[in-house]
Amino acid sequence: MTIDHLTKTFGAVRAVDDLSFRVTPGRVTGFLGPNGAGKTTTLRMLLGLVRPTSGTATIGGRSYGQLAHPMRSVGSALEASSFHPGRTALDHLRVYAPQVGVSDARCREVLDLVGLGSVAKRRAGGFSLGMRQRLGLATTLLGDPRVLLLDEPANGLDPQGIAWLRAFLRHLAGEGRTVLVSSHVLSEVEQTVDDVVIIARGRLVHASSLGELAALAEPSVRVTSPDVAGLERLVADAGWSAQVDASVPAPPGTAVLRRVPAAEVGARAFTAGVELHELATRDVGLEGIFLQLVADGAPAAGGAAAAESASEADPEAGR
Ligand SMILES: Nc1ncnc2c1ncn2[C@@H]1O[C@H](COP(=O)(O)OP(=O)(O)OP(=O)(O)O)[C@@H](O)[C@H]1O
Repeated sequence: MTIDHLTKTFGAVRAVDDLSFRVTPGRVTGFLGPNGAGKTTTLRMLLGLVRPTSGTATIGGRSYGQLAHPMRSVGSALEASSFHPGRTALDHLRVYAPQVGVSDARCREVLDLVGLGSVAKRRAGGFSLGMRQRLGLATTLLGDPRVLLLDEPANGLDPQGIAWLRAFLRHLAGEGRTVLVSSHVLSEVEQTVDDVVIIARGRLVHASSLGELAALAEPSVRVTSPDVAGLERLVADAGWSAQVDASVPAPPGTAVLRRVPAAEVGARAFTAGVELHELATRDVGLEGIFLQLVADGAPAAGGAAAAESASEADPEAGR
């Protein structure tokens, strides 16, 4: 799935602004950003429900409208699904089955898959939120799609429901499917996703594996010194890994050091006679990094290469 320089304006509002990223098959990708960041608009463009102002959103190289069997290629659950309260779970799926082109047996099969087999004949009106989420997921799976687009599927689930969803999405990705899950809270999906795409104000701010994002969140020590050459020598002599953290503006004479305690930095600077003006430990955690990225709205740095190398599967292959 490829989003390429995608832009959508609604009047004066730039809902999606020159957005580019790729989503890899066989992995769960978290599509993250605060409310109003442009996630739903992007998903709607992928599904051909909103026409881009410019740029493209394609699945296996084709726009949704160009897919021969869109409902069998892409399963989507965009809004919190609404159900006719008087309709049973099975009847709810039977409404969609003809559009997707699947049999009654498939309706029962997907109910079993999501763990609703035993309540197939019960009215959806009496379902808990978690059961309704499962029914929504069953609907997206009717056509056995290779690509799944799920908007906030964990919304309102209890911890048990989240654990089930996590295992289920991992299972679907394990079958080689492309799974894109949007959320405005990283913590809700951090144990589910392999990759993250973070947007803010319609723009990409970060795309990488979750591991790479977690590395950014490792505790670090920030040092500033008026003696730029002295600081550089100190870092080189100690063999510390110094990285300039793209999420923090770093004036000359600043080093962000990882995997070294502040006390050691202070002691060595003292011994070497390098004057320090700041020596601060930063331990914001994963959610902290996420909040910082979306607050700064910094242009995307990390992960572009990973996104580039992503291979793309044809969602209609083998049909
Ligand atoms: N049809 C529309 N007409 C006008 N503005 C719109 C329309 N759809 C979305 N917007 C605006 O575009 C921006 C992005 O909205 P979008 O729903 O895509 O964000 P989101 O990241 O999905 O947010 P949320 O998590 O709240 O659903 C918002 O400012 C929103 O008000």
